[in-house]
Amino acid sequence: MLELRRVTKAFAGVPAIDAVDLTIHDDEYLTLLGPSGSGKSTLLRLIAGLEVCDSGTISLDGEDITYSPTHLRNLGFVQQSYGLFPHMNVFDNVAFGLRHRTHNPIEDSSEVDRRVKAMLDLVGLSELGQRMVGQLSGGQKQRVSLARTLVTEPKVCLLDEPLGALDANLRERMTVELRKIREALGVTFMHVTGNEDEALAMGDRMIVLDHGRLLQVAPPDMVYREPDNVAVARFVNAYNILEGRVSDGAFLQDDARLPAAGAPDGKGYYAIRHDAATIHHGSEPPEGAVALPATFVTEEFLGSRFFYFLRLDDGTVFEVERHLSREDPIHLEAGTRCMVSWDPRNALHFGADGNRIGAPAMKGAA
Ligand SMILES: Nc1ncnc2c1ncn2[C@@H]1O[C@H](COP(=O)(O)OP(=O)(O)OP(=O)(O)O)[C@@H](O)[C@H]1O
Repeated sequence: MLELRRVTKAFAGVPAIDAVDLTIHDDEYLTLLGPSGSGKSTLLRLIAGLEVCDSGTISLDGEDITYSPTHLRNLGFVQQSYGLFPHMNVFDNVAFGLRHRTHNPIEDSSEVDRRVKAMLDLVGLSELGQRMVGQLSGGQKQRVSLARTLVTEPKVCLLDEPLGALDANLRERMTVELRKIREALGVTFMHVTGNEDEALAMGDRMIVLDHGRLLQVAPPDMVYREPDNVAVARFVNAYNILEGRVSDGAFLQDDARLPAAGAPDGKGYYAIRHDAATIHHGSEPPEGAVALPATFVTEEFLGSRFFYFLRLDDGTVFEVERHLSREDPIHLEAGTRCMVSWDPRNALHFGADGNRIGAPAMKGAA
């Protein structure tokens, strides 16, 4: 178990990581999502020992490693740039990690041979052991980099944007493979990404970071359905977020009063998921639904889904996502007036501080 307590790191007086509490369990896949500059790489580098905390502690299985040198931490670090030796072939790149690891380096060449081959097999590179790394594709280099780290049997493997350099197809394949590799080895993965789909798809738990602070640590479906903070709702990129005021249990949107029982008076945010809203053109919104007038802008077709983009009368862009399996697509001319509606029970309310009304207090150490 890896534990961070009040870990803080500032650069030139500006906090990059701010009093972070986090417990990472054995044998789990954690994804770390945050916008550029939120402190994702800094957090990994602090855990890896490539940066030193200003304050706070980091421990691994009860041992304080806050100030331990990187090579004594028994952690693996897979960087986006791969960090491979270009003058070595694939086999030797992976063997290097094994021969030179700090804990129990392996010198017996038949044992090195056996372990490297098993690892190349696991990452799907058994045919390419003799290939020089300069002759590999991006995805293959990424696998070598992963194999070279995993062969050292780290307790926790830190991955900094491991799929960042791959094209969309390969990214999708590697998403599945990374999970399989992790499960086969039972090692903990902490995977940093700026891509919300990747974070949602891969992690057993997901950490959302912003301005060096943890906004939410929860299973991906919880983060998606019940974001604790309006910033989290923005990062998962699945919500229409209206910004305005609450008065007497209603969120004021232009001339409309949207039910917001329980939300305190004052500034607030109202969020409804793209897939929880419906467009009406020539039909009436169902009884009990919240409905607002809108102007159709454009549509985007994504295989099994349609995204419709509209504009509310105050200028807010409003997105509606529909699945072809559930209904036929609608085709409207740009500029067509219509209504958007949703069940008010599906709406989320956030206070002036951005926190969701009714959300539990942040439990980073959970
Ligand atoms: N060595 C450094 N010296 C000064 N400032 C730094 C240093 N490393 C990071 N920072 C600053 O700390 C903040 C967090 O940076 P970090 O690289 O951790 O963010 P990130 O979330 O990984 O971003 P990205 O997704 O763009 O890689 C940023 O404001 C960055 O400019």
